[in-house]
Amino acid sequence: MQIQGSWTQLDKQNRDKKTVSVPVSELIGVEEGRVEILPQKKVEESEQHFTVFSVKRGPRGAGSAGLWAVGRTLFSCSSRDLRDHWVTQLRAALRDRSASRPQRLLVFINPFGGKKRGVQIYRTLVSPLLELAGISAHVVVTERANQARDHILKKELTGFDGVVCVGGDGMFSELLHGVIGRTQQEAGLSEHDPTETLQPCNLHIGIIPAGSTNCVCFATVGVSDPVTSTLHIIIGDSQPLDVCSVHHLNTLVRYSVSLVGYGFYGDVLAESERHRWMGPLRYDYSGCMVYLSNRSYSGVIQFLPADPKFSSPRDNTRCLSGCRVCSESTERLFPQSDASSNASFYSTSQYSQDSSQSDGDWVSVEGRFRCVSLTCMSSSCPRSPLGLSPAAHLADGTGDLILVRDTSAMGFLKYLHRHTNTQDQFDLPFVEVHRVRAVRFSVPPGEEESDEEEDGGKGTEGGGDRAEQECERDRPERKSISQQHLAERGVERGMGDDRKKKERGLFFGPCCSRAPSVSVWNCDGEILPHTEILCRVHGQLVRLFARGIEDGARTRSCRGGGRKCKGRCVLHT
Ligand SMILES: CCCCCCCCCCCCC/C=C/[C@@H](O)[C@H](COP(=O)(O)O)NC(=O)CCCCCCCCCCCCCCC
Ligand SMILES: Nc1ncnc2c1ncn2[C@@H]1O[C@H](COP(=O)(O)OP(=O)(O)O)[C@@H](O)[C@H]1O
Ligand SMILES: [Ca+2]
Repeated sequence: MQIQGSWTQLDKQNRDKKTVSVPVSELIGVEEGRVEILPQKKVEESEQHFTVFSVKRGPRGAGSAGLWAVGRTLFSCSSRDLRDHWVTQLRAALRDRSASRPQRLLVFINPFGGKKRGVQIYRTLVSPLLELAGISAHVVVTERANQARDHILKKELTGFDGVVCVGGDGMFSELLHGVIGRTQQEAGLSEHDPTETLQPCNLHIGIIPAGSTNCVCFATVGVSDPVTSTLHIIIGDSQPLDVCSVHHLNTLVRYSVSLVGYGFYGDVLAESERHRWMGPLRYDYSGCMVYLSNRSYSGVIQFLPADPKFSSPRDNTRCLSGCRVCSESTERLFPQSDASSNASFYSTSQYSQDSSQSDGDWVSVEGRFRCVSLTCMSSSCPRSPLGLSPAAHLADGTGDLILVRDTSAMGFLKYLHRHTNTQDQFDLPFVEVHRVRAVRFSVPPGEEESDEEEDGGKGTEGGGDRAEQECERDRPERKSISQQHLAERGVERGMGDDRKKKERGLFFGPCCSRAPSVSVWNCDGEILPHTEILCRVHGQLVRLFARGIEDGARTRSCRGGGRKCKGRCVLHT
């Protein structure tokens, strides 16, 4: 039986004009009778009918580009036998694909993320589709921060084909840390050593967006939509992703996939933690407040440039599904397409945190900055549809380092505003961008805050010798200061140590007259306890149930202000 031909939909209104062609790879499920799934399951028994569910792409146009929905096609057969034959064949075709699709998932729902609708989103939009596709899910509604991460690190995972979070970037980060940590433990590798070639992770991660920024979902799928993401999970899409490890004195601090940002983005996050009750709006409010405080910070940045012959952050392209730059990087990252024999993309000896060693390739920049941002991907999100670095690649083994030097308040506003439209945010005299493999950051001598280093470790609220500090995961009982502070408030998120920031003058009010000399690092929405860090990009360390942004959804990073794109660009339609 030929099942990949053209099907005619039994929709009276469209009987004459509609032909639906569905690749088997995009089939979701087949049900006997007339069946509806969303918004509620309805079954009408019928011996001659069967219903096929498949991926349906949304219309192209602003707002719906990249959206997937559940396509429903009703078939009528002349006999029950014929109907059963079709159903059997279609189910066999689906079974043939089962090797590349998940069968069993471990799902973590953060009931407090974003607008607190995680549980409802899962129950009404996600679960019915997984059931239709025959995927079983073990669901954990979290009761505390880091529960998902700890579960993945410590509990039995045999039989699961993937882990899924329902929440925001913070929830994704928990899964990221769990999956990377577990994989390195099993491979016997040290995550602390920045020169280590880490083991790529096999367990896929799925993201159902239900958070505040949803940047990782948006940048890897193209939209922030629970149904679209569920469909990518069901059909077993696989998108490799670069990950940046952040170290302090040869100790792993955290991993990041979107933003490691100092200055503006660090200050916004610190401020926003005090306004969590505002929900997603807290970032806009805090953004305005921090913008008005008009701050800049001194810093010394050293970076290892990536090879410019492969790509550049100014090359005016976008990383789209099936990206050539990323797939050519795969060959360089994994020469024999054997991850375990990864001979390393680049020489690892160069990542030493001791800047006196092997400085040959490192480039140094010093000055005062409004913000310093490192991003392994475009970091597009609903607030910024093209992202912090529109031409960055999801899986090329590099990150983009954006240095925004001190400038006037108007100049900085112009820079920020260009994140929201199609104007080139790098085409400003005080902005530079570099494609990099590693970055070191330090504060010039004399600029450090006297208590900064101690606070990272000893502090007043516990900790230990900084040199001995271990990744938070290894010593869960020894929380970083601000986590303790937030934990006390029942919000174990971020590191908004208000008291400390007040001492630093980061917050507003009559008490805050002294301008702070250091900012904090925002690492995918978590504040880091150290100022001096070393970041290294690990190419394609994890895999998501996604496929990147499909061509046609957002075809290019249009810089034509509507002219070059002739109105085809989604941003101008
Ligand atoms: C004038 C308008 C300026 C808009 C600038 C938008 C820049 C957006 C860049 C977004 C980068 C996102 C990187 C991802 C970070 C997330 O991992 C992380 C955690 O997310 P989660 O809470 O969902 O778990 N999110 C964040 O750290 C939030 C960063 C968001 C920054 C938004 C800043 C809005 C700024 C508004 C400034 C307005 C100035 C107006 C002056 C009159
Ligand atoms: N049950 C819980 N209680 C408190 N915090 C939680 C819980 N589950 C997860 N978290 C933490 O909440 C933080 C924010 O979650 P996230 O889903 O990213 O929402 P948002 O995008 O609104 O910040 C995450 O860092 C996560 O560690
Ligand atoms: Ca990258």
